[in-house]
Amino acid sequence: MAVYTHLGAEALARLIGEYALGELISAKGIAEGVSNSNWLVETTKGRFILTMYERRIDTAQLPFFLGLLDHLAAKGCAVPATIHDRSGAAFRHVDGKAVALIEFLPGVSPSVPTAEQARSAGAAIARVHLAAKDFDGNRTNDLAPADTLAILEKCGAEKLATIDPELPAILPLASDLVAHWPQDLPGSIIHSDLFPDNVLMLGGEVSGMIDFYFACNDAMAYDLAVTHAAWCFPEGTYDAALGHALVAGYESIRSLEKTERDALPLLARGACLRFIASRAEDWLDTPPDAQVLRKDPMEFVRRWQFYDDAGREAFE
Ligand SMILES: Nc1ncnc2c1ncn2[C@@H]1O[C@H](COP(=O)(O)OP(=O)(O)OP(=O)(O)O)[C@@H](O)[C@H]1O
Ligand SMILES: N[C@@H](CCO)C(=O)O
Repeated sequence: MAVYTHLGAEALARLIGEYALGELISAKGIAEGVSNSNWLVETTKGRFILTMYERRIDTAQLPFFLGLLDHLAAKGCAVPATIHDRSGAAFRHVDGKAVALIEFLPGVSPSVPTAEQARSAGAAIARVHLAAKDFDGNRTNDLAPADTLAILEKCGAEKLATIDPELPAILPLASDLVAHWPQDLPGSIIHSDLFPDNVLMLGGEVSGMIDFYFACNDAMAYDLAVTHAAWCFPEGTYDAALGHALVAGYESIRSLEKTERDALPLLARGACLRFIASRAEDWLDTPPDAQVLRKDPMEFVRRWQFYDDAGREAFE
């Protein structure tokens, strides 16, 4: 259920007519994804992804997100470039909602990644970090630890306990993490949500990274920590071969500084906190009978505990 808006054949053909993409052949709604409506569009010039921005994304930030895709694609990163309309615009409006067309990239997202795939993902995100350094857009991370702590405090211990009685115990730990959060690690633009479902793979190699809608200026090592927390627990428990491959892949493109290595366990707990908070907030906002799958914040409470226990060993 990820096509929220019905777009009739005539409206679609009119929209495609605004681009130099030939004639519309077909358009199929894409079921995956929860934030936006997406269609796979085929025209006489090829295949494209049409996204209609439904919620969460402030359209004032679209020039940043779409400009970033163009910048990274031009530098050879595996990301879809934006298709601009005949007037040069990267996005348009249909019935008051912003829409954008991006390149269709081949590949499928792994549900249980292999070490080879993790290595390729590590290298791909390092390439993004290097390529984004001279991108001239800026966006503050609005899900940094202090923000995510504020989200959890707003939910309140009582409501958090309705999700799981153990969940409120994260509150004092989160306050402590915020107090010790490093401020001076080397930065760039980071993806900050590179879960396996945001990576397309052809065999063992990354063919595309998508969903840059949380991209922001922040520490590069934090992005590696996010990716580590998102990739390396395929069955809920830590898979050291994946972790090793991911970090080795990253360092095949960009070496980590000592301060970054030392910070990784803390950064990984910060990554867990971000997903605990957004999942808890979504959980409390989503009625149990809604058709949208609620993601369990406790998965990331357990990962937090793992990083706390394992320390640097998780990144060797
Ligand atoms: N450029 C692309 N090339 C090929 N397939 C794509 C591309 N962009 C998106 N897709 C497909 O569309 C699906 C939904 O896209 P996406 O994950 O961006 O949805 P969303 O609702 O915007 O995001 P989310 O649910 O992660 O918040 C993806 O799982 C992927 O299969
Ligand atoms: N990828 C995130 C959702 C987007 O923030 C999660 O799995 O919780």
